[in-house]
Amino acid sequence: MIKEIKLKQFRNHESLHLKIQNKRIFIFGNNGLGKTSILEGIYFASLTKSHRTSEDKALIMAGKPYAKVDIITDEHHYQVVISDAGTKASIDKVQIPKMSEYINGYRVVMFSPEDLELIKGQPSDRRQFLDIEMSQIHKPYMLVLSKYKQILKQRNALLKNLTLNDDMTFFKIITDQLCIVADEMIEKRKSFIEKLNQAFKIRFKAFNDLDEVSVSYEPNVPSKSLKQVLNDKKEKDILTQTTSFGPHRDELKFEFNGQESKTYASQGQQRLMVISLKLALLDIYDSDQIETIILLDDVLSELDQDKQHKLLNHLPGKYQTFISGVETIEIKDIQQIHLTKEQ
Ligand SMILES: Nc1ncnc2c1ncn2[C@@H]1O[C@H](COP(=O)(O)OP(=O)(O)OP(=O)(O)O)[C@@H](O)[C@H]1O
Repeated sequence: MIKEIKLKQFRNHESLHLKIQNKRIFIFGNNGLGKTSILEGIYFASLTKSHRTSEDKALIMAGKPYAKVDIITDEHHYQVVISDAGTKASIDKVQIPKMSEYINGYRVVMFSPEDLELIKGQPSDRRQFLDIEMSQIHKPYMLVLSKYKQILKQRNALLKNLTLNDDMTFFKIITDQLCIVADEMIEKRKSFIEKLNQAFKIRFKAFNDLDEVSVSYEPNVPSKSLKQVLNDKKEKDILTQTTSFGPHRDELKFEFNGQESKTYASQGQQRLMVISLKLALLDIYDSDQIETIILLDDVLSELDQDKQHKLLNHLPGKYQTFISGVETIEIKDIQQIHLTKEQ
């Protein structure tokens, strides 16, 4: 359980120290006071990534040389420092040189309004979701993914200088390596999405038992057939100087009552789908022992009162949960933190 949060020169927080006493925490206050930034700090100290920017330096308070986040749980002290020298992370004051060995000391599951892009946005948004969540659950996936990206980059770099008359030996070796890793990735994605879909349907039913939702995997190329496809499309790849097929073009399909949810589900229904999806991740994470923290940013304001209550009542009680909102709420057993200008 998180016991203390310290933010220094992080976004608009010059110096903030919060002591946490409860498993449920509601942070409220007016717009722009830094509620999201607090959740972002918790997220960043888990993954060394922000959920809303890929520019770490955007997190440093304007005009300051560095930003620092300390998260103290009952077991460890996690610290990340962002500066011109990059991002450095430590656990219990011992610096961890490799980020892959730092991340996931505790795990975060976050809902933020930006997550609606999962339904409304581009295939790349959905692939990013898949990659982040799968890497959190399953370290071998993270390794396969980074290997795939590395070989893909190499293949694309080769394609930039290749003509149809060149010797293809090295290109073929790289393509074969890419296909081996791609097959592994496709299999892992397939089994993850099957599990996620089952949990997603159950979670959504808790909020809305009239409608049916589903998420399914649409691989760009089926498992074991990439080698054939890339061979058939070799000339196209050489002409366009890029790898046109493979898991980097996979898609995730969200359906609402059998229809495409992007165009068919209402705003509120889309929101509940994304929240259900996030909670479904918890059911998958549940099989291991890593402490999980739920972060729900500005989740209540978009839901009608009945759905707000259903959401709060169906949050799994065993995970520490941070919720942000504008107005105070009336529920029992929750630590309320009122952000004001003075903080
Ligand atoms: N690097 C930075 N330096 C200083 N201030 C920043 C920086 N990045 C963001 N801010 C400011 O921090 C403030 C807090 O933003 P944040 O999104 O955390 O607020 P919020 O309380 O969640 O707001 P809302 O209720 O509108 O969602 C904003 O006014 C923003 O302009």
